[in-house]
Amino acid sequence: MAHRLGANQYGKAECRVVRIVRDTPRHEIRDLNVSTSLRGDFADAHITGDQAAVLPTDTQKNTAFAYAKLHGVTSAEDYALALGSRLLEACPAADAAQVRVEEYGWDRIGDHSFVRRGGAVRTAVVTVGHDATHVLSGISDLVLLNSTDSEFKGFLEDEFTTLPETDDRVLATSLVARWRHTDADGGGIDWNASHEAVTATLLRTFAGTYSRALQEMLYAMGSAVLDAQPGLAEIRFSAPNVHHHLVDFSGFDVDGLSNDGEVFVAADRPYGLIEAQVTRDGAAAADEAWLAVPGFC
Ligand SMILES: O=c1[nH]c(=O)c2[nH]c(=O)[nH]c2[nH]1
Repeated sequence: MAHRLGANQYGKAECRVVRIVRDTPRHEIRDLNVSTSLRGDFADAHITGDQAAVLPTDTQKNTAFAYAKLHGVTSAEDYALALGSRLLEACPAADAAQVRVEEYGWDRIGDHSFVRRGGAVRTAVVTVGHDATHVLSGISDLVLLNSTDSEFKGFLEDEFTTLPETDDRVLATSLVARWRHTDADGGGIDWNASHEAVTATLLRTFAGTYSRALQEMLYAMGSAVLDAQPGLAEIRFSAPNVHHHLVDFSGFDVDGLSNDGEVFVAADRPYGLIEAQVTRDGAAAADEAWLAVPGFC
């Protein structure tokens, strides 16, 4: 005996839609996690296997990215209303289209540079020994994004290389950094002021540096911190390269729809993982300060 099909809906979950508005040198960013669902009469898709009524989840995803450009993102609500209306119209079997949006906030640190709101965590690792005391200050989950002034080209190629060269891409990372104080047991260090100053230098350097790779950016940030803070011996970074792939609109049958560095998909994995240490010339090493501190090369 046939069983009864109950409630059902389908769609694409968690499209990471990043919209950059770059009509002027002062870019804007909207960063969304968009999920869509269609509900209606999709009995055949389940029971007889006939997919004629089904607007594929892949098309729903494409529409979510295309609408970030075609309609724009002035607010999560306004964008979701436009996308929902379009999906409902495009799928006659649907009674309703639901669009769920999570928006990540970004604070501006430059014309085309942003730091994600609210996420960063301050860290400290102190090792007190009989002969020496070490202090590593740090920050993790510092999510940074440059919407231009980043390139990656001229790299080694072999038979497995498919990555195109680019001289304008989004550079984004969720930075983990730790820095070691030279005279940790000498007293007189204003730890809060020091942490604020290092963080400010990291942000200012990220926003002000044209980078040819995340590697070059890390070295620039580390050098700037050591230049500004004579009391630091070294700084170490672990920086995932949060890839932002330009969405290819060329296959869509929509007149005049182009993507000139405006709509990206933020990929969570796999990610490049770039790690580097920058050490002051002549500073004594202190391996014991880093013992059992995970996450660094
Ligand atoms: O800044 C980068 N460094 C790399 O080593 C690398 N490798 C890659 O594929 N993309 C990038 N980007």
